Amino acid sequence: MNYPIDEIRSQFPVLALHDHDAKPFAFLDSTATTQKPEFVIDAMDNFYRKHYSSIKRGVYSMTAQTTDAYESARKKVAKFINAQSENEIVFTRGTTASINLCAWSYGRKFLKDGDEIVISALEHHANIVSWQLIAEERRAKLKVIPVADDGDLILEKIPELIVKGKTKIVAFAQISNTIGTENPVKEIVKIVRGIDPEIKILVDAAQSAPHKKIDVQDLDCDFLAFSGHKMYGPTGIGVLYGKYEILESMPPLQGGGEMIDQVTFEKTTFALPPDRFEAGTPPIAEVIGLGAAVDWINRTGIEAISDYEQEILHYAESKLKEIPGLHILGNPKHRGSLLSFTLDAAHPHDAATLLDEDGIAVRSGHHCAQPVMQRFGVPATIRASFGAYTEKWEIDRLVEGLLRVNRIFG
Ligand SMILES: Cc1ncc(COP(=O)(O)O)c(CNc2co[nH]c2=O)c1O
Repeated sequence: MNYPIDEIRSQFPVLALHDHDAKPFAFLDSTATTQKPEFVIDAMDNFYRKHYSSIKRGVYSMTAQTTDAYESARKKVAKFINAQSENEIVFTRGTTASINLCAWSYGRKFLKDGDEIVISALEHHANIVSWQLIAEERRAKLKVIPVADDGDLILEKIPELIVKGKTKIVAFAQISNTIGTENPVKEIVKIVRGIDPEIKILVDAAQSAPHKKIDVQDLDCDFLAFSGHKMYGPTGIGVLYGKYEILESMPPLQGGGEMIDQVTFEKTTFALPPDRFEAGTPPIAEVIGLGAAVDWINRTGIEAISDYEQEILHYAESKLKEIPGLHILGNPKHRGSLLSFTLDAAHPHDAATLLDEDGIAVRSGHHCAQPVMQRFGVPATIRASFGAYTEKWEIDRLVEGLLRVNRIFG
């Protein structure tokens, strides 16, 4: 493939800053958060320096321009995931906030005593604890789709877990942030819809939105959540996509400015979605940054990024498997651009500490997915994850670093 990796990597200041260090910085933690290209940084800097104002308030031209920029970003995001309308795009603080918005707004209105919520065994805590909290309040039951030793969900178990008329919500990740398992979203949606078309389905796309083309109409999910900071955009901004008629049926979660139609002391009526769910002054610069991130991904090409990252993943897998005492977690049919593994010689935190001495940044720990660690019988893992800018020499540095860990601790 003729992916212009050098040109792409040069656009990321943090990486370019260290690429000529004595021990060049190998950034292998993109699953946690991605680095930012100049294009995104400049878009936010330009807004603060030349166009800064609030939105949707006042009639002066600068605020009108800022409102246009804000709503233009919403349109870009809608197009990016092929939503039917930009009104199906709610800006939140990130994936966690998006899932909680869905759980507390939709859940509080529609869940009743004895109802059931189904999640998967591969979930991030954001897609577990939010549902536990609403289930506790609404006296609903939480059920879990099990995962096989290879890291793929056991789809045959889904029909056993779903009860027509009782199961109200099914929520699962498109790509796991620990094993990297890519779940067959369309297949799972078809199974669920085939049992009860009334069930609402939320897809956690935190690890898929940055790495693969998403078409929410094709997936036929009712909600989809992702974070700007994982897709080359800023922190503090995320998205909850929801089918409009479902968003329209949901009550606001927070009260304040912007989310209202008419306010009297006796009664308040609310704005239509998405404004209904965006109370107060929003993270304007972050929304503009997210719009720039979408532009950057579109210009770079999401398919090209996805193909390149798979090439890096397979290179990493082949190299890591040669390391004595290294065990990669799972072997799913399809995996996102990350690998979790353990070393016989050292605890993940000790290994990551030594790797850091060599200028290699990996994540160690439970990755906010403690049930996955328990299921696979490990206290923690080392996780190496890749982005549009990752180069093979970074994998080579990781292998050298892990061999050093083996020499020291082995
Ligand atoms: C699958 C998944 N869902 C939800 C979240 C929460 O996203 P946030 O609200 O933007 O924090 C994450 C973040 N995952 C990770 C954050 O740091 N390391 C990770 O693996 C995730 O990977």
